[in-house]
Amino acid sequence: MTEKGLLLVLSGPSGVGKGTVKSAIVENKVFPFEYSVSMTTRKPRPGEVDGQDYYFVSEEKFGEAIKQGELLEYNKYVNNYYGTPFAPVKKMLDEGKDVLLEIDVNGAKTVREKMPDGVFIFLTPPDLHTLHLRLENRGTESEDVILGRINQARQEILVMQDYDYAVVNDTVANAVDHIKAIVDAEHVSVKRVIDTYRKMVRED
Ligand SMILES: Nc1ncnc2c1ncn2[C@@H]1O[C@H](COP(=O)(O)OP(=O)(O)OP(=O)(O)O)[C@@H](O)[C@H]1O
Ligand SMILES: Nc1nc2c(ncn2[C@@H]2O[C@H](COP(=O)(O)O)[C@@H](O)[C@H]2O)c(=O)[nH]1
Repeated sequence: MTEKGLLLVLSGPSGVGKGTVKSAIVENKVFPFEYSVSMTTRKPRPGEVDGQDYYFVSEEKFGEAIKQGELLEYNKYVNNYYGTPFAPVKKMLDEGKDVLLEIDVNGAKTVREKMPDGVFIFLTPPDLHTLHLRLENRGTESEDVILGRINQARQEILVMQDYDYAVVNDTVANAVDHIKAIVDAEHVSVKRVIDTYRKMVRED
C-alpha cells in the first residue's frame, strides 16, 4: 500500500511572498511536491500562464464548477473567485505525492475542516508596512486594490491560531529553511507513520 502524500497548505496575506517562497523551493529543489493549480476568475497578469499559474475562467464556468462539486474549497477574495479543484489533489495524494496548496485564509479554513490531516503553514510578514511595500513594489495592483488587500491582511493575521506553524518571511532563504524543517518533521511525525507500524505488528 502506498503511503499517502502530505497535504501542505501554505497560506497568509496577499503579498507576503507565498508565490516567491514556493518558486524558491522549486528552483532550488529543496523538496519535491506537486503544486495544486487553482481556478480563478481574475484576469491573468503579464507572464502568467493558463493551466500553470491558474486556470483562468469566466464567472459562469466557476459557478458551474461549484455546482458540480468539483472544488475542495473556494472563496471570493476582494473582487474575484478562487478555488481548488479537488480531483487532482486527491489523485496526487493517493499516489503518495506531497501536494502544496497556496490559498487564502478562508480557503485554508475550509480545507482544515475537510482534510484535517493537512499541514497548515501561515506565512507572515515581518510587519504590515513591509507587506504594503511588497505589494506596491510588485506593481500588479492599483493602490485601491492594495489597500483592500492590506485591510484583509489585518483580519487574516488574527486567524493564525488555527494553523500548525507560523513562518516569518523576512528573507526568502529563512522562510524556505523553516518550511523545509516543517516538511521533514511532518514526514516522520507519529500521526503519519503510526499506521505503517500497526500493520507491521499485525503481520508479525
Ligand atoms: N522575503 C522577501 N523579501 C523581500 N521581498 C519579498 C520577499 N518575499 C516576497 N517578496 C516580494 O514581495 C512581492 C509579493 O510576493 P508574492 O507575489 O510571492 O506574494 P504572494 O503572497 O504570493 O501574493 P498573492 O497572495 O497576492 O499571490 C513580490 O514582489 C516579491 O518579489
Ligand atoms: N481560497 C483560495 N484562495 C486562493 C486560491 N488560489 C489563490 N488564492 C489566494 O487568493 C489571493 C489572491 O491571489 P492573487 O494571485 O490574485 O494575488 C492570495 O491570497 C492567494 O493565495 C484558491 O484556490 N483558493
